Amino acid sequence: MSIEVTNLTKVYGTQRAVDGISFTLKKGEIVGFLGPNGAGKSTTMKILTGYLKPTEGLAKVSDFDVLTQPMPARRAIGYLPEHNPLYLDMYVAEFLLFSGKLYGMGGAALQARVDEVIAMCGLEPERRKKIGQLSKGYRQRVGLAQSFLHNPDVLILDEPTTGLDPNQLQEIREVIRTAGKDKTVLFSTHIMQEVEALCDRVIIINRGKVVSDSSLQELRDTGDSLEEIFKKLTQQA
Ligand SMILES: Nc1ncnc2c1ncn2[C@@H]1O[C@H](COP(=O)(O)OP(=O)(O)OP(=O)(O)O)[C@@H](O)[C@H]1O
Repeated sequence: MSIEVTNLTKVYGTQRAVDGISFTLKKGEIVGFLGPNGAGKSTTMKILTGYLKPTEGLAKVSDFDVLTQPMPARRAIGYLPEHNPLYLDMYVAEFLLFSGKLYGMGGAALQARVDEVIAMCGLEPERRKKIGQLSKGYRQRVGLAQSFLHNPDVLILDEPTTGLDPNQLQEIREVIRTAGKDKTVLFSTHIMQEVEALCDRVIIINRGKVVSDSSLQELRDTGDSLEEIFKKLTQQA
């Protein structure tokens, strides 16, 4: 399995932000991770990427346990955090070279890979600018380029298109589709059209629990729109 989450729980003080969730992603799947604000999506993603320790349960990426085998697990993952910390004073290409070195890449292979991800992400016109000079959409592209620079098997993208204009949104979706061709992708979003456009499957969580895990086709077969299904499953009592 590319991603395996078993009975995962994260407790903050008295709050069970993630409450015993389980799901798996097979190699090559693109899965949308939906839930209202505060449902536990970012917390789950941070556990999968090794930034947070779970209170209970198991998280595996490419069959590596994120707790007991953190190094190979991290190498298998490309992660775009919700609030992506970029070095604003660095130039785009410089930043990507720097990021690649952190993954142990170097030399001509790294330079070639940086050129490749710059082209994939439509960053060519901006490559000589400082990140601080870029628009939000282009910064997001830099974050995406960084996430798959080391050619990981699994991409974990936390709200990759939030705050983008409709054109940027379309283009970033295209980047995710291209980058995700030979990868497993778990991404969170609040945009239902995005799920329709990109996903094979949708996992919906509410108050830390999985309330739906179905293929897009199964959801379509209910006759309800994704928005209606989401509302029904997540409306607070
Ligand atoms: N460091 C923390 N300390 C205490 N509570 C936290 C912490 N981080 C998250 N939480 C709480 O855990 C719950 C889940 O948060 P999380 O960020 O995982 O939700 P989310 O589904 O990603 O939400 P959003 O869609 O708003 O990004 C929220 O109630 C949040 O306030």
